[in-house]
Amino acid sequence: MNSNKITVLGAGSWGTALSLLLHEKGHKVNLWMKDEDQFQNICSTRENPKYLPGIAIPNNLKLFTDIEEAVTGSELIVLTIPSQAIRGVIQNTKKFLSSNQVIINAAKGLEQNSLMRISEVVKEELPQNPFAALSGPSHAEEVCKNMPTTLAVASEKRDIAELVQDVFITKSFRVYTNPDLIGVELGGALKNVIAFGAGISDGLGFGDNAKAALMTRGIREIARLGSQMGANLATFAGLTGIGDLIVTCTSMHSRNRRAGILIGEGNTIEETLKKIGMVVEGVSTTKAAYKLSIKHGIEMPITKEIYKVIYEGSNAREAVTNLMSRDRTHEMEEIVEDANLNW
Ligand SMILES: NC(=O)C1=CN([C@@H]2O[C@H](COP(=O)(O)OP(=O)(O)OC[C@H]3O[C@@H](n4cnc5c(N)ncnc54)[C@H](O)[C@@H]3O)[C@@H](O)[C@H]2O)C=CC1
Ligand SMILES: O=C(CO)COP(=O)(O)O
Repeated sequence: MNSNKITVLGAGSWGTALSLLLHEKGHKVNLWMKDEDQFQNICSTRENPKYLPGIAIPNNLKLFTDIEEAVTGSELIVLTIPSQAIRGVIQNTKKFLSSNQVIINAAKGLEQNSLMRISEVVKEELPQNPFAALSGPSHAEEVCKNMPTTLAVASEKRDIAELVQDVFITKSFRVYTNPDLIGVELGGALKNVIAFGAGISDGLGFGDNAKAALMTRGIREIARLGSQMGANLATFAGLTGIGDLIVTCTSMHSRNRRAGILIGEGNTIEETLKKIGMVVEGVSTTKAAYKLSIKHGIEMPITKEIYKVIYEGSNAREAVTNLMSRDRTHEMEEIVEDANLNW
């Protein structure tokens, strides 16, 4: 196996889990974090107690707060910081980067103000660098214990997707390639909105029927918007679409689902985010998705209700009533209509 020099930017739960995976695979890994206190804490305990407690971080996995030192000489740079922070971190880092370093985004969101996918943000800041997106049903808490996990890596360039596949794949971390960058990015970002809704449903005390409805109707609105934005519909039936939607809507590891549960139980959005204490991408993505649905003229009823709950203070129980009392419609006609979308 080739050993690569890799820098992971962001030492939250995902950055830590991916660093451990790459380190165990024999790569030389630099893990960068912006927070000096977190750095001191990890250096002294060789654990990341806030984000991934109980998991040992080996001494030869190198930790950095100096971003120039962290990225210099690495062949691949992995982004595991929250989506809204990515542009700023790249802007501060780009003077230290060279154009042959491969940028791999593992964050799942959209830039809230520009409505851009992360590949578009990276392309604007680093137009020369090869880019890939790594996504799929993969909670850090399981990946760091080597539990079986499957993902997809998407790139406009097949050789880059295959390089990233080679770099990450292990016996417990199976990586597929997919050429549909738009679909992979949108599936990963938009599933967080529906998972937030699934959490609300749980928090309100509803059951498995409601969850199944949210997942099924949710993937349809994700796929419709995605297709309108240039994705291949088939991607939404794969790991980064329905696969990630299932894990995020059903797992207690999911920060988005747990945040939704707190909202359903009556907490405000501020109380909820404070209690979770980690990034809840679905909050900013709900706003971006709602704006995109208007921009592209796509009806996204679940997203719209979640937007109203988060941003307009609507009552969560009323949101459910609104969804259940929509005009009657015909499932088969919708399926036929979808089949004529962008395959
Ligand atoms: N946790 C997971 O299981 C998975 C997370 N992801 C995605 O990875 C991304 C990161 O998620 P988590 O690791 O869960 O988040 P987290 O909340 O655990 O950690 C985020 C990290 O980013 C750092 N950070 C925040 N703002 C920053 C800034 N402005 N500059 C530099 N660093 C900053 C924080 O200090 C923290 O170390 C998200 O987009 C998430 O959707 C994707 C797959 C799995
Ligand atoms: O994307 C994830 C799992 O695939 C993580 O989801 P959460 O951010 O909701 O924890």
